[in-house]
Amino acid sequence: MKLKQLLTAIKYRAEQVPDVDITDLVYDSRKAVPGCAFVCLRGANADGHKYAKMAAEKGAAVIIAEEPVEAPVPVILTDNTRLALACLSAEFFGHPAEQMHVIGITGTKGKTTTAFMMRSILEAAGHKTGVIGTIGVLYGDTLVQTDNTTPENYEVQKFMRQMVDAGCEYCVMEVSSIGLKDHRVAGFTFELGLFTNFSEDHIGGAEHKDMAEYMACKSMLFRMCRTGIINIDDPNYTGIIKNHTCNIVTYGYDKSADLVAHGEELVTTPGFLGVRFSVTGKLNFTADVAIPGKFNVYNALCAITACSVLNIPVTAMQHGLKTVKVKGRVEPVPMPGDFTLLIDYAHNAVSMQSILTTLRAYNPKRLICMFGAGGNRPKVRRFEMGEVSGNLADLSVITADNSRYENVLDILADIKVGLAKTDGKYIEIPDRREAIRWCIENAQPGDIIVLAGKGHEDYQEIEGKKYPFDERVVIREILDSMKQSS
Ligand SMILES: CC(=O)N[C@H]1[C@@H](OP(=O)(O)OP(=O)(O)OC[C@H]2O[C@@H](n3ccc(=O)[nH]c3=O)[C@H](O)[C@@H]2O)O[C@H](CO)[C@@H](O)[C@@H]1O[C@H](C)C(=O)N[C@@H](C)C(=O)N[C@H](CCC(=O)O)C(=O)O
Ligand SMILES: Nc1ncnc2c1ncn2[C@@H]1O[C@H](COP(=O)(O)OP(=O)(O)OP(=O)(O)O)[C@@H](O)[C@H]1O
Repeated sequence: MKLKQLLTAIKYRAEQVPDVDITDLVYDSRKAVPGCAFVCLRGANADGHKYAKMAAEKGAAVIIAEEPVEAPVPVILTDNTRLALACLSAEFFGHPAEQMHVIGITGTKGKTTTAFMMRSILEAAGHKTGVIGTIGVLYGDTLVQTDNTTPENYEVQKFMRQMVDAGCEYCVMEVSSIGLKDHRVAGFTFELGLFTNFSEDHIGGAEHKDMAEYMACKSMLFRMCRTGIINIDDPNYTGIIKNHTCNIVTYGYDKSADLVAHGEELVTTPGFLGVRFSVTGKLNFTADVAIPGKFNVYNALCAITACSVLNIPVTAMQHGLKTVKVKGRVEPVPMPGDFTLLIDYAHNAVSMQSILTTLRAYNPKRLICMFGAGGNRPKVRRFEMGEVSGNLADLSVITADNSRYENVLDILADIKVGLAKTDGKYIEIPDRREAIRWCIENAQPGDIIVLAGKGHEDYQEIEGKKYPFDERVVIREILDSMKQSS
């Protein structure tokens, strides 16, 4: 793309700059390539302005900065380089957000789950749908891991372009408050903005200075979308939609909502662990949701409300929710026996407490929790996980996780300190594959077994190396070997 064309995105009067071809946009000098435009960003650890010279030496054709920098190439000044990068990226990638429906989801909890519910419903209605979020970027068979829930705006635009080119009609994106604060989703308008809920999180360090700032950042989404889908049961919703510029459609148990949930019940049938509820208001039907936990009524109702605005048929909503799966989040794995096996990402005490409490409500014969803990991470996490599992599971099976540079047995010894504070029964099987085998071979009808810790990960990190370890594959191999030996 020609530089002058690119600069129209930031309304820069470009008479003075040579109209060279720009090969790429780069915001990390280490990744600068010949002919790129280098955008200087100020971050928590570094200031990109200091690296402008390095970028030019690596071939950058132009530098975009907030203050004059020394570099042997033209320097273009702008007030806010993060915002500029967002607008330039949209231009560079040909405004993909204008070529599909883009839906953003914000909230403290439920973003990933709601995003996958949306995808499941939209695909059930025959619409190819991409997702950008904590699990990575997913469209068709492509899954790209990302560092952030909401990636930098350059990546957001690049992935949206790839989705459009791959035939996606919809893109559902988790929008974190930090992403909003850092303008990672600036430069385009969301068709819908979804709000799940708001509670304390992400305060301190490089994140938000206080709850007021956290809320103010989340509320930005409702000035960046055409229609906001709002949970009015959340006491903070008025703060979230303060100064909104979008239409508002509401959901909740509150009878005044546009779509209202009623009478949820937990459902367990072989191969299905979920929740059922009725919807009234603008629509009237019953939904079965294939992810356990009453809070999933909220996530499902949020997705239903959004899909109702998109005119998606109720049958697709029902089918999508009945078959929804989120990789590594209470993900059921089909088993030959009459027990339930789930893979979950819970890898700290809070998430383990949440998943075990959720599953306990289904009255399993036994609740078995297999888990380990990461090496080279705070030991307190291990004590706490041991204590939570000891208190809430009928049996803990302790094993390896990503041991990194630590000895697995040392990690297990720390977990046992936590377990010892409880009466919880446990067994110790350091090899994770063998621990999974033990769980499957010893499962009894009615048991719920949760393999906690690895979730969507497909590796085990030992001594600085990542070894392939996808629990779905491991389970398949174990089942095959059990079949052969029987
Ligand atoms: C604190 C924070 O948000 N950091 C994010 C930020 O990095 P940064 O700008 O602070 O990076 P920096 O190291 O200070 O560098 C500043 C600039 O100098 C450049 N640089 C640096 C060194 C060099 O040699 N050359 C160079 O050009 C860097 O490329 C960067 O442009 O910009 C990066 C690119 O977008 C992000 O990956 C990175 O997220 C880090 C990994 C992170 O952990 N962020 C968390 C707080 C976060 O964003 N979380 C949210 C919420 C998750 C949730 O809901 O749970 C998320 O969306 O992920
Ligand atoms: N609507 C909800 N209300 C309360 N808790 C929820 C809700 N949805 C999910 N949770 C809990 O939060 C956990 C994380 O859910 P999910 O990954 O969907 O949220 P998220 O917003 O994407 O979180 P994160 O930013 O931490 O990835 C779930 O395992 C569940 O325990």
